[in-house]
Amino acid sequence: MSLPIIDILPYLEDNRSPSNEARRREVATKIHNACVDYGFFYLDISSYVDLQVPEELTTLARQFFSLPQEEKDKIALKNEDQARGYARLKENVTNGKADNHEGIDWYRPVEKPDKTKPLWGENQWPTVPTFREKYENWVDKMKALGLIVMGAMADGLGMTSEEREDLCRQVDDSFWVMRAIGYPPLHNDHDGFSCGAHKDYGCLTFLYTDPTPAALQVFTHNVDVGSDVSDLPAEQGTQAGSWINADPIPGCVVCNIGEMWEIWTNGLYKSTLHRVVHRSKNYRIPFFFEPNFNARIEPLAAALRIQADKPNTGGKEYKSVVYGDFLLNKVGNNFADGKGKY
Ligand SMILES: O=C(O)CCC(=O)C(=O)O
Ligand SMILES: [Fe+2]
Repeated sequence: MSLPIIDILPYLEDNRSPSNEARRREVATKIHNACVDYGFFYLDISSYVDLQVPEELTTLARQFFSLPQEEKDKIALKNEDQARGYARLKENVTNGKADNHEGIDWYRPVEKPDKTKPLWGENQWPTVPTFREKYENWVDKMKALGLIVMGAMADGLGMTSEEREDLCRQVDDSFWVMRAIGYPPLHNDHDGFSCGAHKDYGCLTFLYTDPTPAALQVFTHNVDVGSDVSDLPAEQGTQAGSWINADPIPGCVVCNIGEMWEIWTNGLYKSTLHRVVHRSKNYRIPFFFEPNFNARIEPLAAALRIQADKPNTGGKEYKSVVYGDFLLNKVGNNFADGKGKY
């Protein structure tokens, strides 16, 4: 068993012939099913980006993380709003344990930055030549991909064109996050993970990975997948299920949905727990396509229609949230008291 691979190509083609429509429907259905079953899938973007580009980003990340500690600390989180900038190895904590990674976070720039306000500071960039320009180009590319995938997801939920436009208006000024992560090798006696088990909190994550197998692991509920991850420490929690490896596939990003999609679909789509175990040195670049800061996220009529047709999928309605409030609660407060991002 492995996660489905979905090629976004039909949504990139201008030609809206009947055959393109049919292929779009197929993509939309596959994404819908993947979100119901796993909350994770591989998105084949080989016809969307030149794959050299994310490779260059990885090289730039490697150059930055190889600098002396005092150089890296020049763009430390504490210079800014505690969320934008460089976090040292083990500075971030998940489930009470230090994550074995260092990283840089950038967020959507804001008007009138004020670093005394959580999340409202300015991005900090390494001085490594071309770093900023190349990462900003990737941000633009991934933001556009986010809108394309949102369109496909609207189709997968059977939205009317009006509903689809409403949904797109909630993400058309995405409060995105870009992250570069450096993972040193995790030793067997390490207490914790490279990145502990967590759900992403926003909308869509596009993770560009190096080719290391068995690094990213995804929790699947009650599916007997026979995957052998038995040498790893047991995850806390009582949910029944298994951890499966989401190994990198050339030409694909790993895509997963965050907690906002769980609210939009009233629980029909799952934001899935995942964790990272890097036994060797690695660099990863996740891009988080998020709703607009002021977007009010509430169950979508299209998802409620689907649930009404399936007697055992309905039940209690999820509470609405304003994305920015939710994010401040997760990131702003957590950083201030040193608990980490998740
Ligand atoms: O590095 C990875 O494989 C995943 C990172 C991740 O889950 C995150 O940054 O939210
Ligand atoms: Fe994650």
